[in-house]
Amino acid sequence: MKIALLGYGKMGKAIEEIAANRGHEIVLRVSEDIESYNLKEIEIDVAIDFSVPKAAFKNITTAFKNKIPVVSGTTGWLDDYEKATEICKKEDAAFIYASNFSIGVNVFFELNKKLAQMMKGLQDYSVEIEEIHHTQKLDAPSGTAISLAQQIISENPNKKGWQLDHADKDEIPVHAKRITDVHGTHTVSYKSTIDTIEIMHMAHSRQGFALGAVIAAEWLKDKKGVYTMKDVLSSLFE
Ligand SMILES: NC(=O)c1ccc[n+]([C@@H]2O[C@H](COP(=O)([O-])OP(=O)(O)OC[C@H]3O[C@@H](n4cnc5c(N)ncnc54)[C@H](O)[C@@H]3O)[C@@H](O)[C@H]2O)c1
Ligand SMILES: O=C(O)C1=N[C@H](C(=O)O)CCC1
Repeated sequence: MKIALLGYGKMGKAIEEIAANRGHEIVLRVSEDIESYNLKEIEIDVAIDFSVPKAAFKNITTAFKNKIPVVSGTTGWLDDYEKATEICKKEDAAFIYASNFSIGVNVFFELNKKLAQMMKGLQDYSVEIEEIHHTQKLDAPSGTAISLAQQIISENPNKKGWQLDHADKDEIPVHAKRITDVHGTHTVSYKSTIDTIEIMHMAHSRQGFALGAVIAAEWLKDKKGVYTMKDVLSSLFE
């Protein structure tokens, strides 16, 4: 598979290594605006976007206009997600966005939904989310923490939204900490005066995110339409 890397930072480099080990070829490494490249002159099977919030929408939709399927893991640009999916469908292209491509985190997402279902009637417990990442991270809270909050909100009618740190009773407080060299730790806690229930996922490296993104690219390559990581992993969760 011929891969274009939209963003060639920490994740772009981790993906390059895993893609090479799985027999794929990196044909383009983009570190600036995509308009500097003539995509029509390069044979590309799939683009993998791990860049910066301000670049993601333009780079992804330019790839769609060139009929290139896109796997995107960039966080912090999701106000434009619906617009991106409309352009994908209009251009008959293919797209998967995930706030977290790690298979472990996608299992954790399923646990989070199940726990939220079980806890929604237990009014003595208050729920909160904590995420910890490295100090170079541009966005807060993490895309993964936002996904966790949205999953709880869709299971629990008493929760209407989330807020960084200070939340009203009908919102979920999300705490974002930045500590050198932390790859990504997410904890969902339910606390009462009697006890605390916690689920936690800790990434030990970027390898899980990169492997998940390459697996998603292999799955998406010959498809059309808009998908999620749950579609990619559906056989795992049956
Ligand atoms: N979904 C996931 O599983 C997952 C996992 C890890 C990181 N992320 C997200 O991926 C993104 C990248 O993370 P990172 O750790 O590699 O960051 P990074 O800062 O190491 O790399 C970002 C790269 O984007 C490049 N860039 C800047 N402007 C650009 C433009 N206009 N077009 C293309 N590239 C441009 C920069 O040169 C840099 O190399 C972040 O948003 C992060 O939150 C997601
Ligand atoms: O290193 C990052 O930046 C990460 N970002 C994603 C997020 O915002 O959830 C996934 C974890 C690593």
